[in-house]
Amino acid sequence: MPESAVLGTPPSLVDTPTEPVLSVSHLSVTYPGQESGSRAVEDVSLDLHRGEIVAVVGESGSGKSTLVRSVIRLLPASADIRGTIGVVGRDGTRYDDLLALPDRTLRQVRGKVVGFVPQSTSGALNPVISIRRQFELTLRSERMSRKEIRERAIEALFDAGVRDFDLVWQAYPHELSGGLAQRVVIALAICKRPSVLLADEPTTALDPIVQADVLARLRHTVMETRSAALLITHDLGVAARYADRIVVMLHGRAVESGAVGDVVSDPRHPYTRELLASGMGRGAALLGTTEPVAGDTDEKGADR
Ligand SMILES: Nc1ncnc2c1ncn2[C@@H]1O[C@H](COP(=O)(O)OP(=O)(O)OP(=O)(O)O)[C@@H](O)[C@H]1O
Ligand code: NI
Repeated sequence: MPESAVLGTPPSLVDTPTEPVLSVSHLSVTYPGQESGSRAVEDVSLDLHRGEIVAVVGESGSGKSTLVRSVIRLLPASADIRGTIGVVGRDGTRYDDLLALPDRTLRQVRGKVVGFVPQSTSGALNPVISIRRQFELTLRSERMSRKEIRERAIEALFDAGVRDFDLVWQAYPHELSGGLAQRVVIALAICKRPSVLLADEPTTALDPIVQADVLARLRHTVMETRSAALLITHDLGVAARYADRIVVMLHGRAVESGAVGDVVSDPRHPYTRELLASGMGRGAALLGTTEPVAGDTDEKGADR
């Protein structure tokens, strides 16, 4: 790979170079007490294009969550954020500097332009509100009728792999299994049809079969709707299987990035090699020579 293909440059194989839907440029985040050299995120740049999934991989504490939470400014007020983050909505509306947006505009961007699946699902669903009500609240700003909201929810839940709509619609979060609750969280994140989906370890708590189904569906949805996703994971195998490109983070820095096949078959950074050699990378190494599985998303999923 040429030097220029390190970060932020679209892979040369992309047919038409399109404007990125998410563009993170020289992002640095410092929490109180952190010093230069030990920042949570240190000068990270990355681009995300329509129809692709970029995985951000790295060990615990490497800054993955801080990176994605910066995009929608869900960080503690004490965090110092530097850099530029731009997004483009489905209707072409550009927000060139999310970090400078007034709160009111930012609220419109959240959900509508950028969907977010948080790392901890336990806090993602309000326990005292039915699933139906969570969708109504999420879609409140869309000027939709109850019937339209229901139809949109059916669609989003279907995309997230929920087959038995009636089972979840009137339910409360505690009545759902972990897998089903996570599918609801994803459905809520995509129901406003955002152009960018940020998924922070969306399947870590799920058993492997449900995890595979949820991620395959996520990939299918991104491809079909021509949206784009930043998939945070500590699992290089997951990244290799479901993403198009990989960004490897270490101590807040993006130390390597490239197409899945390149990173896995020819890792440049010693840390990436370490990841590949470790248990969690073994699956990735096996997958490295194959294309990401875009097609295997049609299997019928059970509502787990
Ligand atoms: N609210 C906070 N206040 C202070 N420091 C924080 C805060 N959140 C994260 N950090 C620190 O910032 C660094 C990056 O944390 P972050 O949660 O972004 O990593 P991560 O890669 O998402 O880790 P994990 O895989 O465990 O979720 C860590 O050193 C962490 O301790
Ligand atoms: Ni995290």
